[in-house]
Amino acid sequence: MTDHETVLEATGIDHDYGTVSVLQDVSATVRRGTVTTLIGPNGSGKTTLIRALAGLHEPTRGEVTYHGPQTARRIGYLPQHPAFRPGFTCLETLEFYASLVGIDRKAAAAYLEQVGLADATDRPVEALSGGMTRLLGIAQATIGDPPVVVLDEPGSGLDPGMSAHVFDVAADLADDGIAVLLSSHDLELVERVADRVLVLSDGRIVERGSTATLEAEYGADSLWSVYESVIEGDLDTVRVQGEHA
Ligand SMILES: Nc1ncnc2c1ncn2[C@@H]1O[C@H](COP(=O)(O)OP(=O)(O)OP(=O)(O)O)[C@@H](O)[C@H]1O
Repeated sequence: MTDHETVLEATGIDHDYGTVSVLQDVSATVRRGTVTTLIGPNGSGKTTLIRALAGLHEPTRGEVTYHGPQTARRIGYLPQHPAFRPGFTCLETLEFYASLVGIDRKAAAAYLEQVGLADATDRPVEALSGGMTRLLGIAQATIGDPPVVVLDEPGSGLDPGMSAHVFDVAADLADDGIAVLLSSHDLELVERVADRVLVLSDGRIVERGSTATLEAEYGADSLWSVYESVIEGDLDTVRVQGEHA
């Protein structure tokens, strides 16, 4: 593969939940060696798009295509609310995932270290804090070195230092050639690591490009400023798609 080759691609996807249309005609690529970030207001469809790209649900229309190498594990995924089966330690949990993806169980400890959980190796998963559970989720998403890693709000619930750390981990994964897609509301951290930014609003990608390109285009000095310009209307109201319930 050449650098920055497309590994995962959504083409013209729509997603409906019943009669509610949540994504409309979304096309996007996730590229090797690149951090692609998805930003947008609450309810704009980020998780729905991420789950479609990760192969967890079929889009209603359109296609998601994987172009990467044939590996035991193609896509690692961190859900927005990671949860693990109680009764096992962090290490046992990761060893289980290692065996699922066909790698040596002994490799599991290194993935815990990578996310800063080396001291929690023997802690039962039910005794982890919310942030630690998310970190274990990130370790789980990266085990087996899948060519694509998809992280739904990896910094959510983490303290500022750990949040910055997991974004740096995402950047390191991209430096190692992995195609990383992450969603986040933390625009400062997005600005720090993003090679490409996709802005989703009301189920459509309304802007895309590198931070530098977007800032130049909007005459803005920060991604937040770009965001304010791109997202029209009230920034303090959740726009609920479909019928109001
Ligand atoms: N299972 C579901 N059934 C019906 N509607 C759903 C379902 N999941 C999500 N939705 C709706 O789809 C829309 C998009 O939700 P989604 O979770 O994809 O947004 P998001 O951008 O990830 O939001 P947030 O930033 O708040 O996490 C919302 O209006 C939400 O209420």
